[in-house]
Amino acid sequence: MDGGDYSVAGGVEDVYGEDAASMDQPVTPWTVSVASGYSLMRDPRHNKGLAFTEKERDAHYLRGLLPPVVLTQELQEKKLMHNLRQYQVPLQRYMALMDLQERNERLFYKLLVDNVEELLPVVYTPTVGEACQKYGSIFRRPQGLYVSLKEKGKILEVLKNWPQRSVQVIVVTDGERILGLGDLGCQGMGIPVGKLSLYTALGGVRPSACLPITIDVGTNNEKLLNDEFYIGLRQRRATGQEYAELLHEFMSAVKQNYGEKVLIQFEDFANHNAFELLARYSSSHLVFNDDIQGTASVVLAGLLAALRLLGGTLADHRFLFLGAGEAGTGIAELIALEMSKQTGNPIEENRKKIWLVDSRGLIVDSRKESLQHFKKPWAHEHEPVKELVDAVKAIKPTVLIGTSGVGKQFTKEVVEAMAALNEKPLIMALSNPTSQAEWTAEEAYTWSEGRAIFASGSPFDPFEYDGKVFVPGQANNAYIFPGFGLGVIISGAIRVHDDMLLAASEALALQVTEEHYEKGLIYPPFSDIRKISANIAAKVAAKAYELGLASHLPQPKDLVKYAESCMYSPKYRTYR
Ligand SMILES: NC(=O)C1=CN([C@@H]2O[C@H](COP(=O)(O)OP(=O)(O)OC[C@H]3O[C@@H](n4cnc5c(N)ncnc54)[C@H](OP(=O)(O)O)[C@@H]3O)[C@@H](O)[C@H]2O)C=CC1
Ligand SMILES: CC(=O)C(=O)O
Ligand SMILES: [Mg+2]
Repeated sequence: MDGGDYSVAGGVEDVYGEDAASMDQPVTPWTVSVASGYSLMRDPRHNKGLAFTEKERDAHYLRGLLPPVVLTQELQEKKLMHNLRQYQVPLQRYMALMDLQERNERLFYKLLVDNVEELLPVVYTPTVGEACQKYGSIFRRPQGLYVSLKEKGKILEVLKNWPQRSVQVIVVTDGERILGLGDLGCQGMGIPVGKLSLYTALGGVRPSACLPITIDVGTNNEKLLNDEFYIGLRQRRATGQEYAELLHEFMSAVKQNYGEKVLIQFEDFANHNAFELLARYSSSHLVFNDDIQGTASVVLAGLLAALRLLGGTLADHRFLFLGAGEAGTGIAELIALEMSKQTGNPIEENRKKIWLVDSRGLIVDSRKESLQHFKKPWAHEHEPVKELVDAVKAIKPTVLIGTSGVGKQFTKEVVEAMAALNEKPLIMALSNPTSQAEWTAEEAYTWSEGRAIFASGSPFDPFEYDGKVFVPGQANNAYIFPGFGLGVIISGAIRVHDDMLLAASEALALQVTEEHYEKGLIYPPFSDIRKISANIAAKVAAKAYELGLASHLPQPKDLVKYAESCMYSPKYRTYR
């Protein structure tokens, strides 16, 4: 594509010519053959329900299959939002939305795009967590692709059963660490499905390019093993060589089937496999671990934005983490890397400003021998400290970040210790879902007497304290991965590089305005997410070009406009 012409989008593969046509130009609703009549209405990619026009009803053998009325997509949206709001139980909303996705894909995405702040907590954290826990009981139609130990030796055949050929992003889990809810085995499928619906709604990657996959190697969750409605393999988890071989077959099959440029996002693997898989495949595949890298990028963005409130540079601050796993050490490492970029100091020096606490207390040098490899760089010289509150008093952090997966860990005592040390204590509770959050928005503003800068992984409602309404920001990797993935796709990047994560952080931080700061926010609202994602995509793509990792040439002149032009629009198309 010519770098200056944005009337025809071409970055994200446009198999059916939907984007190549302008909005008022008719397109053909392709399946393998032309879909018509009953099968057209039953195909979620093409179904419009009552919005099929008179002309379409004639041309596509729909007469009599629908009642006479013709609705606009806007009216359908209004009706569905009204219906959704009638449900008091979040899981009912989730089920209604999943049914819609299976029935009328464009209408589902139209709802998500137009009502992102209201519906994000339904298709994503916290409700998706409950949905995964009860996935067997609420299961109606399968979504995504299941690869289990039964398919060993046949994974390529399994991939070929997926109906779409033009896959650009895969989100894959093995279900061992679903949010902070632990091992949910095969029922973790709700996570790749939810993440990919955000790739489309928030990042504009077309639905047909998205493939959710769950790898089922068993589960160690006794409750699920004894649950008569459990949908997965009823056996304990495969480990060691058996696990590694299955994963290797999967990674090879993906490359063989979809080529080099399919982005594989690892999601909610337990840390003993997550770090290993990322290290093993990052030089041969286009891989990204959302929990390690996406989370790091979103938190760094929040910190960069917060510096405007806190003062100083990143290197002037001291950081303490509760939780030293994927999220904690991933964030810590990206902060240290950014400090190095800013100061020129070696990364080892910067790491000394960052401390982590795990389930055994502060990570210190005397524990080094027994630490998992990803914790070792954080074992600084200090006497052992068991309790978080004592670690706060000893380390005197300016920033406290919760990545433990355990709720209610930031007690009043901990918060008061932070507030005694800092005029504006920055305290993030990243753990999901809401039940696992280290503290709540109400606790944050009350215990700190309105001084804390608060952000959380799952959403909290605004809270009024002392006459002022504080709007809690959501520090969730959902800000990053959709735009990051779009940037990778539009540039045709062949590998993920840490500098691309830094570029994403910078792009997100730049979207925070004075108006947001005044409300207590260090992230922009999700209602602007498509614009935010386009900016992230542009910066990520620009970095990929700069690093020589981009294969989509020539580089478009205006990458923001180009990213926007590549985004999927959920508006109905007219059928000829
Ligand atoms: N907001 C967001 O965007 C994201 C949020 N998360 C959330 O972060 C949480 C952690 O995820 P992840 O890092 O992948 O999980 P990991 O299992 O990799 O790490 C959890 C860490 O927390 C520590 N820990 C557990 N219990 C305690 C405790 N009582 N006191 C102190 N430390 C404790 C563990 O210690 P030990 O090593 O000793 O076992 C471990 O170091 C989850 O709830 C997840 O939902 C994750 C990614 C993104
Ligand atoms: C948000 C996310 O990726 C997690 O909690 O695992
Ligand atoms: Mg995750």
